Amino acid sequence: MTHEIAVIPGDGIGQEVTPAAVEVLEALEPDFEFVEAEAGDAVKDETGEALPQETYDLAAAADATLFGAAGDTAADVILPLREAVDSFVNVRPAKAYPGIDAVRPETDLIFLRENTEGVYAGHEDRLTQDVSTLTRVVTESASERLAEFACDYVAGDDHDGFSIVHKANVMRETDGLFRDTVKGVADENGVETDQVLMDAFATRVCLDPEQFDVVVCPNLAGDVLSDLAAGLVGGLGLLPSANIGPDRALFEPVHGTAPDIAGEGVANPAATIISAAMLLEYLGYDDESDRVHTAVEATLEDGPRTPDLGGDASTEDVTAAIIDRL
Ligand SMILES: NC(=O)c1ccc[n+]([C@@H]2O[C@H](COP(=O)([O-])OP(=O)(O)OC[C@H]3O[C@@H](n4cnc5c(N)ncnc54)[C@H](O)[C@@H]3O)[C@@H](O)[C@H]2O)c1
Ligand SMILES: CC(C)[C@H](C(=O)O)[C@@H](O)C(=O)O
Repeated sequence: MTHEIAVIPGDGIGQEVTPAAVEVLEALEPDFEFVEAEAGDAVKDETGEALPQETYDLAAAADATLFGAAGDTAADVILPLREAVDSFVNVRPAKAYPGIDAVRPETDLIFLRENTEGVYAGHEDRLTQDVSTLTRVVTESASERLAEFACDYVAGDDHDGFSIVHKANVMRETDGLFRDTVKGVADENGVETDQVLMDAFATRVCLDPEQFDVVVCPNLAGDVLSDLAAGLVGGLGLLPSANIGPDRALFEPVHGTAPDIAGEGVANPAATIISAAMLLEYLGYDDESDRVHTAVEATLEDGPRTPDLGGDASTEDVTAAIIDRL
């Protein structure tokens, strides 16, 4: 069966790491038909629109989408694209790899980030010269949907339960609803949970990441804490993600366009290639997915490595080494 894969490289290093991941997928020969589309700063400069309707429609219809990164227009591109696939959860593994100089080599975390609301669905206003406001939206239905996913997630693998990270001591209504709803669903499913305030989580995960495994959190907390975890494992070049909807999904590295290195051909393709491995698993290509994970891990351990990981290899060298090891 042919699967249509939308490929949206975007801007900056998105143009370098997305083709690298497509090369890896092509080398495995699943029955994929790749359809490329534009989004981001460059297309906005040309056409006035950061996310052309045809790109949105392509992602909404494709079996899966691979996205790179967008620059200043990132929020105008990736938030609607996540909506296009109705992705209610953003799965963000943050794992340290053998051979990589990580601040916390024992880190092995999975963030399950609420992907539809919180401040991201909020309405911002500038009321006066002095005063601006933002409404934060948390619903029982979105919290329930995330919690049900989290319960299935921990049931399907070697996990004891999950941590609920929140700030309900201050955001009593919104994060209170989030915490209570997620906990209620977990209790109904017999899944163990613990609860951690997000500020305390930030410290505890830096000091001892092994205390945590699967972390369920509101949208903005998931954004910030997954970047923090990237810092523990060796940088943003290593963090993949999967935006999962009921019957569509979008895969992207956690990082942005990296303007400081864009165009130099030295971006680390690992985050996007691991995102492609998640795409393979999502579409049922479990063996191919495992082969990609194994090849990436061997390449991270034995090299070649890009400069962010202390090496001097190019994106192309690393991609070729991963493909050789498939
Ligand atoms: N999903 C997205 O499209 C997305 C996500 C985050 C940021 N952004 C956008 O990207 C632009 C730059 O943002 P930023 O600098 O805060 O974050 P960034 O992730 O682009 O870069 C942060 C740092 O990490 C490094 N880095 C990131 N990915 C790397 C990789 N694959 N290999 C090697 N080094 C890598 C960069 O060189 C930089 O030093 C902004 O315009 C922002 O809006 C987009
Ligand atoms: C660019 C931005 C809209 C995005 C987010 O906040 O979700 C980014 O930080 C991410 O983590 O993918």
